[in-house]
Amino acid sequence: MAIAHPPFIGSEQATVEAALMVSTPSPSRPPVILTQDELKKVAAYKAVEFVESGMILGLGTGSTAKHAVERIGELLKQGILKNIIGIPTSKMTHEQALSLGIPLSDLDTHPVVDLAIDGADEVDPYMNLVKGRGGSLLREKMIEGACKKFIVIVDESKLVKHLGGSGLAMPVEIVPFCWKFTAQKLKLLFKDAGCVAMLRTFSETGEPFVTDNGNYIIDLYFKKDIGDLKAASDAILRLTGVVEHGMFLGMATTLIVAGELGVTMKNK
Ligand SMILES: O=C[C@H](O)[C@H](O)[C@H](O)COP(=O)(O)O
Repeated sequence: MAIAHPPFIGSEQATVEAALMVSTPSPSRPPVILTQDELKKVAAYKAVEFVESGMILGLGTGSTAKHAVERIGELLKQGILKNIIGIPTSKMTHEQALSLGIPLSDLDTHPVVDLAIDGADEVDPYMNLVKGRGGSLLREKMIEGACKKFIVIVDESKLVKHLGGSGLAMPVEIVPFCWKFTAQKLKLLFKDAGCVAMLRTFSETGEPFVTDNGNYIIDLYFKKDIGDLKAASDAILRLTGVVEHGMFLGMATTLIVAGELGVTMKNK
C-alpha cells in the first residue's frame, strides 16, 4: 500500500525524517510516499521519543514494535539512551533485542515496568485493543499489564469502530488438551454473533501453531458486533482450558497512529 504523504510539521517532521531519513518536503519537491511499513516505523519512532534513560521497558512484538526495538537499540548504541533494561514480550523480540545489545530482564526481577511500546491488530475509539495475531498475547498482556505507561503504535489501517470489526481473527490462547472441546465452547459463547472458531495452523503443514508458552491459539471470527466487551472477556476467561484472550481492555494509556494525514496521538 503506497500513500501520498503531506508534509509533516514540528516534531512530527523530525520523527518522519528520523524514521525514513528523508529530506524535508517542499512545494518544489513531491510529497513523501509512505508504504504501510514506513507508517509503522513513523509511529514507532514517535513512541521512542518517550523513552528516557534508566527506564525499564516492555518491548512489544510484531512488525510495528520491531521498529521501536530497533530504534531503542540504535539510541543505546549512540549513547543517547543509557541504562535501559528491556523486558521482551516474545522469544522473537528477545532475539531481536539481544542482537541489538539491549540489556534484558523479566517480570520476576522487575515487576514494575516504566513504559511498554507495542503494536495492535485492532484499536477501537476507546483505545481497547485486539492483539495476538502474531501469537504473543499472553506475555504481552502480562508485561503491558505491569506497565505504568503503555503506548500503542499503529498505522491507520488498524482503527475499527468496534473490536472484531475488521472481520479478522480475535485470538484466544488455550491449552492443547482437548482443544476441540474448548474451541466448541468458545464458539457457543458467541453463537448470537455468528462466531466461527478455528485452530490456528501453519498453512504449509497443517500443524498447529504453538505459542512461546507451549499452547494453541483459537482464532474467533464474528459476523456481528459482540457487544459488551467486559462481559465477553469475563465469559471467555471463565472457560476452563482458556489461558488468555487477545482483547486488551482499558490497558493502553497512549495511542500513536501514523496515517495519510500525519501522526496523531491520543492519551487516555
Ligand atoms: O501477537 C502479536 C502482537 O499482539 C502484535 O503486537 C500485533 O499482532 C500487531 O502486530 P503488527 O504490528 O505486526 O501488525
